Amino acid sequence: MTTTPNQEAHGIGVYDLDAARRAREAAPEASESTNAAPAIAENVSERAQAAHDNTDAAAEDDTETTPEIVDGQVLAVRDDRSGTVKAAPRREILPAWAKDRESAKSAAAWAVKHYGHTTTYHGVRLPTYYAKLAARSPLGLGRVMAMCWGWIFDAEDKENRMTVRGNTLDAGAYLRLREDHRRQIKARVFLAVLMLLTVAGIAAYVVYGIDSLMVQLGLGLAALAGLGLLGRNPDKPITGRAVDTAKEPRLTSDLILNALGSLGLARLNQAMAKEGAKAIAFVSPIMRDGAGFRAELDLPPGVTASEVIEQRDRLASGLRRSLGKVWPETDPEVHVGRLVLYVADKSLAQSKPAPWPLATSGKVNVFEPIPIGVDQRGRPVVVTLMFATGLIGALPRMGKTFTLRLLCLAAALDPRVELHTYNLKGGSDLGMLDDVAHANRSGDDPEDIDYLVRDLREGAIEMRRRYKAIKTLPREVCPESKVTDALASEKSLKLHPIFWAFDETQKMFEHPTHGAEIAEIVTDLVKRGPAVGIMVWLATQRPDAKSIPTGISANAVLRLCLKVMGQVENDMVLGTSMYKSGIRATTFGRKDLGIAYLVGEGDDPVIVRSSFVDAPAAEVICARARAARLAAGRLTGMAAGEILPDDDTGSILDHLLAVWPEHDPEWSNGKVWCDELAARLAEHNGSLYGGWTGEQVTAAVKPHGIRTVQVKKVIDGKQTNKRGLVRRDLTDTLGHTDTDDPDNPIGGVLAPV
Ligand SMILES: Nc1ncnc2c1ncn2[C@@H]1O[C@H](COP(=O)(O)OP(=O)(O)OP(=O)(O)O)[C@@H](O)[C@H]1O
Repeated sequence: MTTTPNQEAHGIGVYDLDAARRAREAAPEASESTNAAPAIAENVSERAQAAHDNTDAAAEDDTETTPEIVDGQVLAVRDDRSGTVKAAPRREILPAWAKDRESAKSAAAWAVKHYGHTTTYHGVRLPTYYAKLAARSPLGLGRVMAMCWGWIFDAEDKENRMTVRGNTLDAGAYLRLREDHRRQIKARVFLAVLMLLTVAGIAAYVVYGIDSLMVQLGLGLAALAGLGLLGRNPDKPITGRAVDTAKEPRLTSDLILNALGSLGLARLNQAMAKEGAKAIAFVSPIMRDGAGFRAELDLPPGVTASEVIEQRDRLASGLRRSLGKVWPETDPEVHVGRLVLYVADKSLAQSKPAPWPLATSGKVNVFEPIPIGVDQRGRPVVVTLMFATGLIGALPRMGKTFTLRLLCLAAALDPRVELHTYNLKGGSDLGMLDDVAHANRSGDDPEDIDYLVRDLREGAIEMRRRYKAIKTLPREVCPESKVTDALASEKSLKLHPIFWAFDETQKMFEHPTHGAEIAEIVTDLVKRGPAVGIMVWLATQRPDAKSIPTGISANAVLRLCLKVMGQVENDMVLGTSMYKSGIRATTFGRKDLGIAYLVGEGDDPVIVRSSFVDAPAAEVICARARAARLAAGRLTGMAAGEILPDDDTGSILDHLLAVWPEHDPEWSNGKVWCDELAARLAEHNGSLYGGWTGEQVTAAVKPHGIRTVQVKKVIDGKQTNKRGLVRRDLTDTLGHTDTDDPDNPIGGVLAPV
């Protein structure tokens, strides 16, 4: 098969090499155009080079329209010149710092700092520099005099004159040459004397004509400095270096190429050995971006950016910089061989954490992106809490709890959000949330787990209630069957967002008694909760299937991974194949506190250094959030004093006795229907038992060994039978004796619930 002219014109087609060879043998003098394609087909390496050449260069090169064909097979379809240009990614019109406030601020700060430092450095050394110049002024004067001498006697032309004198036999010509030279010297001597007299006149004027000693001194010093400059020795510079560039060489393309060459990547090294610097194409010049420099380059075919990312430490060594300053990234939108290399002025861990924009003022809307920190270039990084479940994973002491707390604080600043926060590690890291949380608990003691289970059960009921409530809403109010910003703000609908946060989740999911139930409820909340405004965030040290059941991790949209040790943990938190794609939280150092990969917010993973908000600052934020909640009438649960979780260690039996007086006027035989008890519990403690049914009461008392009995009651003259409980069973189980004490008419042991 041969290419048609049309195909060739478009660089598309299948070329029959055998036919071409036959034709070439038959007509060796055939036109070049006939042989062009086979020649290219035989030179694979040339084509490979062309394939990764700079896009612009390719666009400018007309010969690039040659078809890419090898032995009758289409290897690639290359469009013509205009197609290449069309497909080429367009460079940003404005540099990053001109479009982003944070980048501009950081670039301006760098410029002010750099040039300020340089100016000050040289400023304080001015006297030394001057002394050095003054010392060199005699040499400068000597050089001026030698220059004048050479000019007067035309020393430069001496060699030519000698050559002419030696070669000419014409005495007349020689005499003319001598005469010209003599006349030239005479004229120059005259001019030199004139110049000397002018200089002497100026000097006399300065000494005798100017009154001010300061001006005289200034002019004298300037003349001395001028002579000193002329007497400089290039090997001994007068000024020193304000910036120690010996330690950190300038980021040049050569430096990057050398660093890449030192990674030990076989394919890359082969390509570089064969093609030299051309093996790697810089797609744009190295440019200033935020607080560092950015380079974008195409690696040789077959080499991926992930391979370079994997060798980040070696790359940093090659660039002569600390690990925290070197941030290679992929640009999967272009191709996997595109490497975006960001080299920061300061390592991320060393640079001051960016203050949290919401630390002192501002409200949050959880339906909108919320700032949580900055990336390595100093640009803000945001997360949108609504409709998402999030995972945080890391080695111990890398900043999980701080990051989770930051998200809790953000949620707290939206007064509509009902917070349920559990720090199963124990301690007071989340203690300040008592002020705002509907439920906040620390620890993993039996009563803590018990409390968590009850809260989760209630959460599950609330989720079901929400789905029912949404079903009843008219289409125009709730078109997508999900909670909207407007619906969440409508108090009467009770569809406000609910934010669940769990730290050290392994403690709850691995609990011997309640682990399965907790996992089941949390999985349900994660899967069905987002649409009805339920958000769940989980943090763990051990991101394996036991710490975070796969049903949960598979449905987590947002993932934050601080330093982890290996690929398994990395992919467990960030998602399958992330490690392979070069998104590796394993490359963070032990000093990279609060630095994480964030996946799920935008199209691409980003590195974020979360804002540092310590406990006192968090307390101030909680106080602000509490005030906003009070003003909006949104303080509920524990924060509103409705339940005292840390004091209330009572079980369902205690709570039943609390709502069941010994001498119940309506239920005189000491037996009450479970339906009735459920209604009393809900009325007394809506946050724990709201929406409970008789069956749930039955199920809740069962683990305590209490069974229901048939209870008769006459209502409107009609006898009705239902399942109920016997009060005596509860008191016996709890080991309480009932009392007739009139001050304790309900005879319960715990009041109020
Ligand atoms: N964004 C941050 N910037 C700077 N330092 C931070 C940041 N976040 C956390 N840290 C520091 O890291 C330390 C550990 O943080 P944190 O308690 O959140 O870690 P953790 O991973 O939850 O630890 P553990 O595994 O013990 O629960 C804190 O004492 C804090 O000083």
